[in-house]
Amino acid sequence: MSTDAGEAPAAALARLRQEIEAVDAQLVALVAARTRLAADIGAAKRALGRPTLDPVREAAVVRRAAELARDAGLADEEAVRAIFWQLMALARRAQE
Ligand SMILES: O=C(O)C(=O)C[C@]1(C(=O)O)C=C[C@@H](O)C=C1
Repeated sequence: MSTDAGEAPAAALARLRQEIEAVDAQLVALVAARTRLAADIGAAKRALGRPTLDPVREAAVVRRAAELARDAGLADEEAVRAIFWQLMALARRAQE
């Protein structure tokens, strides 16, 4: 994961880029999984006669993500909040 003292800088860069690409692939798979769950939640809410849009829940989701970001040591909580607003925009489209 980190740079290895005996590794040539160019080799380290190539290896680290491979690692970041693997993480990116996982992130996209997780976004797809989250979006599928949101579609199922949308169907469950429709079956209950509830509106799919739930602003109170959205605020709670973003608040929790910011707390998790803080616990994970991420300095830019605001960026994590922005990512979650985008994830919920995707979710809302999947619920249409
Ligand atoms: O929890 C819900 O009720 C959802 O529909 C999921 C979700 C989300 O992406 O987290 C999506 C849309 C809603 O407005 C609130 C939250």
